[in-house]
Amino acid sequence: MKIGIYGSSFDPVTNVHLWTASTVAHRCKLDKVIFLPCSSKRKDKQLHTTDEHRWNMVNMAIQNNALYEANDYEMKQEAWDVYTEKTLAHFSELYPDDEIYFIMGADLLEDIGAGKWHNSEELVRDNRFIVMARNDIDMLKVISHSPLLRNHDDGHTFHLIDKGLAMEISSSYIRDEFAMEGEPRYLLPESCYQYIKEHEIYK
Ligand SMILES: Nc1ncnc2c1ncn2[C@@H]1O[C@H](COP(=O)(O)OP(=O)(O)OP(=O)(O)O)[C@@H](O)[C@H]1O
Ligand SMILES: O=C(O)c1ccc[n+]([C@@H]2O[C@H](COP(=O)([O-])O)[C@@H](O)[C@H]2O)c1
Repeated sequence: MKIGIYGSSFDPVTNVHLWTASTVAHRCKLDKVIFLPCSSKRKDKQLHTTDEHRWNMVNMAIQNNALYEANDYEMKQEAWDVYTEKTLAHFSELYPDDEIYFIMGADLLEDIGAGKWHNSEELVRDNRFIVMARNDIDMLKVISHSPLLRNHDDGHTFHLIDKGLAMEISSSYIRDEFAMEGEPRYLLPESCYQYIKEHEIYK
């Protein structure tokens, strides 16, 4: 089985998360996409709503797609030192006979290449990544300019995907629209839009 793990704060989940996941699943013939909301205990990112709300929204968003599932492994970690290398080691143990890919945008490839992630050497050495084009970033250049990425570019480690359409809806844009009493209705699933209104999130 081929499994993609899509890690994000999902603060909130957007239609672009859903669309990119389905594009990747279709092109890479994935059997499953696991939506993995990150821990609110992360030190490098300030989240804007509770774990419970993010978790509920992700579950509502993925309801009608049989390939999609949500996993609360990172959210449930007690310690604040949750990082992707450890998470992927956990999933590799959980699915020893399957191929696991971490799905991410090209902005994150730049960060990994710059050695900004925990245990980045082990992360790149032991895992495979599906990288989606974003913000006109030249992914081949990012790889060739980073010793870490270049030395693991063996034809299996990085699967680069050009989405074919630069759709740049971001969670922060949606939060800002809610905060400014704008109308981001069709940028995220209707159920999530109504949930945010009802619970007065991102005000
Ligand atoms: N439009 C997009 N194109 C390609 N990748 C994307 C896009 N939106 C999000 N991603 C990827 O999804 C993952 C989760 O990103 P995240 O949800 O934090 O993005 P975001 O929408 O930019 O959030 P925020 O606006 O809160 O920073 C990352 O790997 C990111 O690169
Ligand atoms: O492992 C790390 O050091 C690390 C550093 C930054 C981001 N990540 C992961 O990358 C994913 C997307 O992060 P973000 O900041 O774009 O929401 C999410 O799953 C994070 O846990 C992981």
